Amino acid sequence: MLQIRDLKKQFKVDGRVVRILDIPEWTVEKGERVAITGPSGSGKSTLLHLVSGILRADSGEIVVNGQPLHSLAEAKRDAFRASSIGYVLQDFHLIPSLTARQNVEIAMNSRLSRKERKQVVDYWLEQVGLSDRGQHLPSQLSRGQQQRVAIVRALVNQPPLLLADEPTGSLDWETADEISSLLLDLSEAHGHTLIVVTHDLNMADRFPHCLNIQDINQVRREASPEQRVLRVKREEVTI
Ligand SMILES: Nc1ncnc2c1ncn2[C@@H]1O[C@H](COP(=O)(O)OP(=O)(O)OP(=O)(O)O)[C@@H](O)[C@H]1O
Repeated sequence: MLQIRDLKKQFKVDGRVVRILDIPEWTVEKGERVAITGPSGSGKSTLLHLVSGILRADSGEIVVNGQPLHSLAEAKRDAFRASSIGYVLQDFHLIPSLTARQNVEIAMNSRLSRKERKQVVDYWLEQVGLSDRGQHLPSQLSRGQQQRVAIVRALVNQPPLLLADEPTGSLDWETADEISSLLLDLSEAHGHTLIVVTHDLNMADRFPHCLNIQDINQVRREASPEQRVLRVKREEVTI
């Protein structure tokens, strides 16, 4: 589903070049569910932006579902992302003036008839336990419910690849656990490949594959004290 080779990305900050990513090789198989952890600033979000084609690599190859992203012009990358990649973010990014249903419909494939669109949205709202919330505005929903709507919006076109960047980052522990279950269960049931970036170690521990970005990225950064504590805790859990 995803092949990365010799990927390099750097940014210019105050006239200074900062190397962020240097990944010789990384592969994610179709249907795999992977959690990526790692210190703050180690390039996790940047990696998701590159895989989704939001950002362009300085060099190297990224192939998503057989499509080499590096060879696509920007408009084609945008079209590919819309059809093939679902993206879930920490802060949901729902449109406040639209209902839950409308927030999903706006992301839908426009080739469907009105009736088909309704059926598809009904199906997905039911999948995430929000059948009775379709007419509610985001402000009338809890944060966990808003994230459920955002997950539906990401899945509604059935993209083969689902990316999530800190999807539980702004949720309390219990709601975060529910959202983790939902992402894992839905991706397994529908055969999506799922790549999640997270600091939530409870979430990461539930994934079949868990990877520290520093295991694949040759650019290494010193972890913050907070991250070192988290890593020690994680090692204790593993033992
Ligand atoms: N557009 C940009 N211009 C300049 N620097 C950037 C840009 N985007 C990201 N960076 C820098 O790249 C580094 C990696 O950022 P990134 O957001 O990928 O890290 P992260 O591992 O996701 O961090 P966190 O866990 O804190 O979210 C950071 O030092 C960040 O400041």
